[in-house]
Amino acid sequence: MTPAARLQAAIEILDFTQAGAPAEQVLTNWARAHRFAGSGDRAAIRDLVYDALRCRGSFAALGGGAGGRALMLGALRARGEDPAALFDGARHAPAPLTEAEVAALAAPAPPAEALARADWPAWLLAPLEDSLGAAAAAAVLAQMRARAPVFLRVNLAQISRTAAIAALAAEGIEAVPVALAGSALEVRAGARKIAGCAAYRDGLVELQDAASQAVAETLPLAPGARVLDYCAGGGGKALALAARAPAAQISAHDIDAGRMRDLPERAARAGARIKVLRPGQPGGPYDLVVVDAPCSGSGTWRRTPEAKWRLTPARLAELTALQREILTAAVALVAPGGTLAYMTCSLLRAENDAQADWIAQETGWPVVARRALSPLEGADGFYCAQLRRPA
Ligand SMILES: C[S@@+](CC[C@H](N)C(=O)[O-])C[C@H]1O[C@@H](n2cnc3c(N)ncnc32)[C@H](O)[C@@H]1O
Repeated sequence: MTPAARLQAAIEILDFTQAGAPAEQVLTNWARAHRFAGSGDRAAIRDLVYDALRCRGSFAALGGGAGGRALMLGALRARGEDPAALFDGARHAPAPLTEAEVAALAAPAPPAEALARADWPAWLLAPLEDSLGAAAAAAVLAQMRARAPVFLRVNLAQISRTAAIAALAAEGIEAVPVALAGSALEVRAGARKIAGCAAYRDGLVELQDAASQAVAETLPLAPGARVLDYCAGGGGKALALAARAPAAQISAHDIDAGRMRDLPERAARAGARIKVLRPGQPGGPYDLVVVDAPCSGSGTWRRTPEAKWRLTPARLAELTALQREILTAAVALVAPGGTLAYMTCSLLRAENDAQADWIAQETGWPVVARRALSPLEGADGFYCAQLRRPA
């Protein structure tokens, strides 16, 4: 497909997403209906769509509207390209620019800071600034307009980082160590080959953000420790902990058993022993209880841009109430002298420090460690507070 034809495809897909359809579903339907498009075309179109969803506010401001056409015009303008060169009406290309579009594109562009603010939900600007401070919030807003890097976690129980880099390189995947976490690699080239590569199939590497890895590395984990991943989902934290301490007794629990469906297979691949518990039957007590709570996901919105536009104040209030409910249940599972690790992938104080302080007040347990990572550290936003139950 020509670059202009890819643009036209992205326009059509964005028009569906703007009408409320989930992007993944629309992309899949589009690919089914356009079998001639190769994997390179599909990946390029997907990037155009996701960039536009992430930068929806600024592209709309630059392109003069909220529809797929205006978003693509805004995208080209943001990249300093001349839209008229691709909107030329050639076969499969977008129709030529209208007079109104030419006028919109000639209007002065808003300043860079205003564009970055337009790409964050307006109602959440003040909470973000309250949480991070005005200067850091401005830097984070700018950073979050770009695509997120792809990170791998090296299964250090099976292979060293250096050997993993060599194994990946042999399959055409270029990865480099990341300072943030001892197990983390950043993929610089060949990311689309990961799911099919031997190192992944053999459980030597897993996809996991470097901030999650950094936090998992700081949790107290004595050999033989009893550990519960209470909100395990796909089991990312349980697997990271198992790689760190193969002798630990790690259990995974989630209210939704379906979320843990792939965990036995992932654990087998990694050579890890993880006991999958039934929902509502978390057992206990445990030396370490990890609560990776449901949250806004605001630290990961570079990867899931639709989520930022979907979040509402009412949903955020529901989430903070749920976090307290989960924390209250988790407290009862911690052994005397044990640790409760509360974590979210949020940047917002209401979901982070405010919740840790609340449960510390409720229990009288001291907060012994806190870590708040933002995309300025290079990975997703991630938060963790550790509370120690008195012996
Ligand atoms: C942020 S996700 C967990 C991600 C996972 N730890 C990982 O690393 O892949 C939050 C999880 O909490 C689960 N959850 C929601 N309410 C819960 C509850 N009351 N008790 C236990 N788990 C719950 C959700 O089903 C979801 O899988």
